Amino acid sequence: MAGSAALESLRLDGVGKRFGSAVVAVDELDLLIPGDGRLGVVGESGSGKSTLGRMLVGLETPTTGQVLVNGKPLAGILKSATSRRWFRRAVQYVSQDSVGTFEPGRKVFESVTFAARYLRRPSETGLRDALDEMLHRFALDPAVLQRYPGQLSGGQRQRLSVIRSLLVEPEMLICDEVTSALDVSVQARVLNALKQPTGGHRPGLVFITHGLPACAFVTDTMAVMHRGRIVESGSTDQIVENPAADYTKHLLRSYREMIRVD
Ligand SMILES: Nc1ncnc2c1ncn2[C@@H]1O[C@H](COP(=O)(O)OP(=O)(O)OP(=O)(O)O)[C@@H](O)[C@H]1O
Repeated sequence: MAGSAALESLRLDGVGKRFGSAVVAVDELDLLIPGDGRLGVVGESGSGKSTLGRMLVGLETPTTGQVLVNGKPLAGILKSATSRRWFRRAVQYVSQDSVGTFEPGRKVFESVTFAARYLRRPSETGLRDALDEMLHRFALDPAVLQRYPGQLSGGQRQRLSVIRSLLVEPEMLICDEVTSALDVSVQARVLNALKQPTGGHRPGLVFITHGLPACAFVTDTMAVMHRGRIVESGSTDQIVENPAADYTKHLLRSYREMIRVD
């Protein structure tokens, strides 16, 4: 893969993942994600969303099928240092586990800027300016940068994990439950920051969540997962307004019942 190639697509080709003989986390999925697509992956807990996200970036190896990047197997791309670096720069993944993202002994500033320094080699001033702008957009006090990860709240850690990936200026950002620890007003700021381009840069997005409203706000298309399968996919607006699958109807109904105020 040439170092300057653009990300055209990520594709799942019959991708499945079993854990042991009993658990089928993901069941032979086919899915095409254009490089500039904005896809939501929704479903209840245990439906296979995180496993899918981890396979998209090679953190989990499929038991069947393969992940293709611009039509080439991801497994091959990750074998060479040059193409692996290209891929890490093109596609950034923000894990559900924001604790594991930061090294306990390093100050936040170092951890948050490390990937961008390594993958993009920005100027010090450019990096600092981009970081300041993002801290503002994500409603974070710059003082958090001088702390150690153990001194952060869960919500601060979640936002800093997203900022860390955005500083790389990836072509695609894959976010796994990145707003679960945020109160509603901060959540709105983060969702706005994901929706609006920063400095003219708007990466493609895979937004994994059980929060349907958040998903509807930031994505154009949606895949609904149930027991490792995609039961419905298509335009986000269409699915939210007129769901076809029984499971999607059930998800939407449960959500509406949960937020109903009598
Ligand atoms: N490392 C693992 N070993 C064994 N089983 C696993 C492992 N990782 C995930 N699973 C199982 O695979 C299934 C799918 O898990 P996954 O984390 O992908 O679901 P999810 O939709 O992301 O759930 P949540 O919304 O709770 O994060 C679950 O039954 C889970 O228990």
